[in-house]
Amino acid sequence: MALRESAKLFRGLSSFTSRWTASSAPNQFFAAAALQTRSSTTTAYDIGSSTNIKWHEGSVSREAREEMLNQKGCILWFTGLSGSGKSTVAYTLEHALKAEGKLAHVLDGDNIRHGLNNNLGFSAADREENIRRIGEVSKLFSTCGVITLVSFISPYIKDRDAVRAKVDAGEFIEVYMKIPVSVCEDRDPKGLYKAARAGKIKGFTGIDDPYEEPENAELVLEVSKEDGVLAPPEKMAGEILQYLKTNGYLGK
Ligand SMILES: Nc1ncnc2c1ncn2[C@@H]1O[C@H](COP(=O)(O)OS(=O)(=O)O)[C@@H](OP(=O)(O)O)[C@H]1O
Ligand SMILES: Nc1ncnc2c1ncn2[C@@H]1O[C@H](COP(=O)(O)OP(=O)(O)O)[C@@H](O)[C@H]1O
Repeated sequence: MALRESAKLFRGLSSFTSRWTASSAPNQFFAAAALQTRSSTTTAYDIGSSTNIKWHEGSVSREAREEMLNQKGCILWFTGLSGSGKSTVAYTLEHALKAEGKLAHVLDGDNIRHGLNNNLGFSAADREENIRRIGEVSKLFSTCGVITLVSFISPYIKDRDAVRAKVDAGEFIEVYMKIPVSVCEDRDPKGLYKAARAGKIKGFTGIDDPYEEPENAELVLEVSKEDGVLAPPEKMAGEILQYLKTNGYLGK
């Protein structure tokens, strides 16, 4: 344990400063929405009850994997309202990274909720568990050296910060898609805002469920303050790519 902690500290100091398928999803969604509870004080998940377990340190280091890939593993955590462009920008960035010969992978909320997290709804407790699990998964990817693009609404500051706290300094890069709810609602690619306004979906983020804005995001993508224009996804992805280059994530 001590070795792990000091290795982690050393790394922290020395390293670097949906898709919603129209055919099946609606029924699943309405069933999940009907079942969800609105309580944030209880959780159905028995977290941390494993006993008699011991951490086993591997002997191939993370640094060796990163050297092999010529990149730093990291987590680009896209957060924002439904329809804010998280997935579009994440997938566009994945292509841009591939073109640079870099290994990236997108973990998308809608997709993960089809499998690993298909037992979770949208109560505060379920959203917390959703983010906890994907935080652990993204940490595994990042430890493998992969540039991990995570696209989840992740509406609560404490849940996002809990993921940040689990990884090394500089490993978690929060990307806030700061797009007003009015714009997201105009886009409404899945018709979910319309359904929420009609009262067919309860607890929809931005309508009758909270979204807590990041306070210290590394990157904020928003409408230009100069001309009021929203950049296309390619330009937003380019801005993130530049951040990764400037901050030494993409190797030599
Ligand atoms: N009640 C409610 N509120 C918000 N979003 C809802 C809801 N019900 C279903 N959806 C669809 O689920 C996608 C969000 O899943 P996430 O796992 O990213 O949500 S969260 O991080 O747990 O809040 C979200 O996908 P995106 O539009 O890609 O964000 C919606 O399509
Ligand atoms: N920068 C942008 N400018 C204009 N439209 C965008 C932009 N980014 C995404 N979109 C559009 O907005 C809609 C929602 O994008 P999506 O990536 O699915 O959002 P999210 O993953 O946050 O729900 C899509 O129709 C997409 O084409």
